[in-house]
Amino acid sequence: MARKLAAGNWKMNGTGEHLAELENLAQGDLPEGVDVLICPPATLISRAADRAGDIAIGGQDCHAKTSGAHTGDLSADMLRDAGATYVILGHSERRADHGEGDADVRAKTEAAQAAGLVAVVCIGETLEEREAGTTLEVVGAQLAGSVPDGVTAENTVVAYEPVWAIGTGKVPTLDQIAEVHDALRADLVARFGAAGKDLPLLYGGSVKPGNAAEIFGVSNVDGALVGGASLKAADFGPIIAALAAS
Ligand SMILES: O=C[C@H](O)COP(=O)(O)O
Repeated sequence: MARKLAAGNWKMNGTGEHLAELENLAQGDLPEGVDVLICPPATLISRAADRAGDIAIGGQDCHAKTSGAHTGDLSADMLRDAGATYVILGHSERRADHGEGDADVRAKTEAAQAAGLVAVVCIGETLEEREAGTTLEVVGAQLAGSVPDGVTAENTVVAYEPVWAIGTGKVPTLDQIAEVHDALRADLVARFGAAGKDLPLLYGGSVKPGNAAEIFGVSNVDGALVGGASLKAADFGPIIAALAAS
């Protein structure tokens, strides 16, 4: 059975003072049986890691190379050195803003795993693809192209995030989430066997305290990748609690 993971992606939000929210979360009663991850902006990783207690800290992207002339980029080793143990890769905002494709995400995932980071590989369809009825085809191709061979349940997490649900308040129906997660799980098991069965599968896109419990009740949903609602401990705490109770 996959471990439960509540992951927060702060995206391009937060300066030093925002670490008070992380401290509030870390100093509260974190439930047993759930791993908690916060991915702040890279500028905060080191300071966040010092204050995170039992909460893991992650980056939001890394370069596929270990070093070199890549101005503005960070290697997986650098994230690890700063205190990260996870990194989000292939988020739809990276795919859209920086033209990242599945081959780029796969190379970054290999680099992250080589550096000892857990890769959170993101996939998801656009609204046009959903309306065209190609969701399963699209996410299946992204999964096949973005996740490298030989992954383990310990070094990889997959996050299904419908692009149209991110930051919009729109959420797929529970049946739609189940359909995609069941298909992804079947693909992962077919390709990776036991590792594919135990690898955490997260849902992401407008997860809030008010809808978390019903989403966590869906088959093959092992947690969430949360954007806006991870910025405040008062919102993320109840989501973590809902996951623990699921
Ligand atoms: O990485 C997180 C996702 O993009 C979800 O963001 P959201 O919870 O603000 O919709």
